[in-house]
Amino acid sequence: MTRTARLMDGSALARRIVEQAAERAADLTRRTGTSPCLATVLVGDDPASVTYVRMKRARCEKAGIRSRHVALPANTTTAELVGTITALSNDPDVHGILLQHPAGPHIDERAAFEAIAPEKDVDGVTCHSFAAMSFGLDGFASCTPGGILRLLDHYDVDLAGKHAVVVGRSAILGKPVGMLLLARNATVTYCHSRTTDLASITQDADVLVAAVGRPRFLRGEHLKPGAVVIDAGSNPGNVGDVDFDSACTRASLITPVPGGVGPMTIATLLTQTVGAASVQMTAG
Ligand SMILES: Nc1nc2c(c(=O)[nH]1)N[C@@H](CN(C=O)c1ccc(C(=O)N[C@@H](CCC(=O)O)C(=O)O)cc1)CN2
Repeated sequence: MTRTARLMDGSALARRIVEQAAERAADLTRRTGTSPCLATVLVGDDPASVTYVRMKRARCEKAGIRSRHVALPANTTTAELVGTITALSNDPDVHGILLQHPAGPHIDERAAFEAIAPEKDVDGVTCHSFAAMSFGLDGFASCTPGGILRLLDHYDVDLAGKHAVVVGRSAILGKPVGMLLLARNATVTYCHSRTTDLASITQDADVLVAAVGRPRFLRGEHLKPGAVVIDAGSNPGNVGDVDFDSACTRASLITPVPGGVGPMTIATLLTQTVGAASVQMTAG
């Protein structure tokens, strides 16, 4: 089988976006004497989550953004977590808050996310941010969906009138990416674990977003020839939700894993942190 797909290089685009965030952070620091600060909150020691938080903090440091890390034990209660996040929401030295997902099966994650003040929700996980994004109002996009749209724009993918199929319906990825695609006048179909005859739907997708959290779940035979394929999966071993080799024989454009959507998630987080800091530090 011949490979026809062109790669969407998220790493390269993310590097440029992070450079721009770094320039804005430096300018803000010069003007105010204080650098932007992101608080990262991690519950437990899930290895993937530890890695992602470490990556986020390392990129912040490179970009001149301070990070304040709060590591909580795995047996932290929802009330304790809400208390920690509320304190960060009320701390004027913190401009953005990130609660790493998943916070643990015993945690009411929605309650924890909602403790993030809307102006500090740089990860775009609160109901406020979701509603603002869905209505096209000012607010922070959920980071992975925001990064995906930026990648599609960079590669000049025209979404108007296209059939976009989102496989997955999670609160921080599937649902919000569908709303962003809809805002660009795509016709959006959500598929999930109860969808019957998945292939008949994905085979009609001009743009396919894979956000199922199952390694190599979508294969070449699921695709319409010429489809744009966004693999938002990040399964153990750096494996996406799309079977890359078979998908490449049908797709026109495709994001690799690693090097596609993941770096764009972090770049969006940094951009939004600097944006939040700018508003908070220069207000009044
Ligand atoms: N509060 C949040 N939690 C989670 C989010 C999120 O956006 N907010 N997303 C995912 C995981 N995630 C960020 O947290 C994430 C996953 C993967 C990458 C990434 O850059 N991956 C690299 C490869 C990793 C490596 O080099 O080891 C890549 O794809 O190139 C970034 C962020 C779940 N939780």
